[in-house]
Amino acid sequence: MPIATPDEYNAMIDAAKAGGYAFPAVNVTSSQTLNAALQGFAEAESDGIIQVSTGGAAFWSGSSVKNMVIGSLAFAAFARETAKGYGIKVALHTDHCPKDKLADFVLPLLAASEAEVKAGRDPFFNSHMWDGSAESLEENLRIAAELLPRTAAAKQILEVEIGAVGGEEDGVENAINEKLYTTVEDALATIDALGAGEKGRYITALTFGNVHGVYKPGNVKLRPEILKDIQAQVGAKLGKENPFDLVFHGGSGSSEQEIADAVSYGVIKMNIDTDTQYAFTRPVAGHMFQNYDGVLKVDGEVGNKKTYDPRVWGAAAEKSMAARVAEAARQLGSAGKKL
Ligand SMILES: O=C(CO)COP(=O)(O)O
Ligand SMILES: O=C[C@H](O)COP(=O)(O)O
Ligand SMILES: [Zn+2]
Ligand SMILES: [Zn+2]
Repeated sequence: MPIATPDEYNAMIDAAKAGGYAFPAVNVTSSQTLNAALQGFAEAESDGIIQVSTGGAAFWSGSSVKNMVIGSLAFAAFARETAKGYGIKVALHTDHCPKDKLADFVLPLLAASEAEVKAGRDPFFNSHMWDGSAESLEENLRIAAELLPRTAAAKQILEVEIGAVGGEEDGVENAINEKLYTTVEDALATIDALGAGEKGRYITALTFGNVHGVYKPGNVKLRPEILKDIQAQVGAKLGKENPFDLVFHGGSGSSEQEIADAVSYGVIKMNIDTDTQYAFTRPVAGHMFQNYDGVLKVDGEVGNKKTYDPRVWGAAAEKSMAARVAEAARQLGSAGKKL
């Protein structure tokens, strides 16, 4: 099956951790961006992770519907079928879910997967993210500790965010503030609250200056070395090397060195969205400008159907986004890594 089973997802993450590589986790918002991501993983001969944000899930349900549960389940169903054509395996994930969206996103999806597992089937999603970064650490960990036994029982993995990712998604005032850098104390509190795997598997976005989106050089100061320090100090306390399986948010615009450093400190999943959105759209813009008189009906002219057929510019968009995904797989070291 092209969608990772729970055991296969665990095996993917374990292999990445042991092998010193990470998987791109690509945000998708449509059948075309989903196929583009799958094409990119196939080109790189890489397994991968495909995810929907709250906004992306709503968009999947139709821009006039905006229902995150309908959109998420539609995405998962479509992915289960279309992934059969690519020869790689992907895990399905839901991205940042803040407290005010739990009731309309992660909780109903979790309940739907609990019913699937009770019926002897795999969960709809391999993992869900709870994003408590806007809450106090205590509240963040309290809710995470409530969710963890449920995701574990549903054969899923929980992603948590300890610290905060900057950028428009978290509404940070500026790209650099102290919340963007997780402390050892916060990491230790996470282990106290969630255990080290014995209460259920979780992956952790410890933040090291991460910012969603792409900014001019100098605005974002990634400090992946704090991951090394946290892994060392918490690992020493637990007697376990690199105790956290880490998630790198805000992957777009990151340098190869920053990515390599973060992966060497235990990152197994890097989220990428802004760069892939641009990669998808850039050829569409070119197509429209180059075929101005074909895509527009001007002065009674009927235009040229072969230029405004969505499959024409859509194929170019998919190809371009696929190339960006394949590049991410190569940068992260997952290229050539398939179960
Ligand atoms: O972190 C992300 C999704 O959760 C993606 O961030 P970018 O848009 O910066 O790649
Ligand atoms: O986490 C942020 C991702 O980039 C998704 O954001 P989005 O709401 O634009 O899809
Ligand atoms: Zn966040
Ligand atoms: Zn993110």
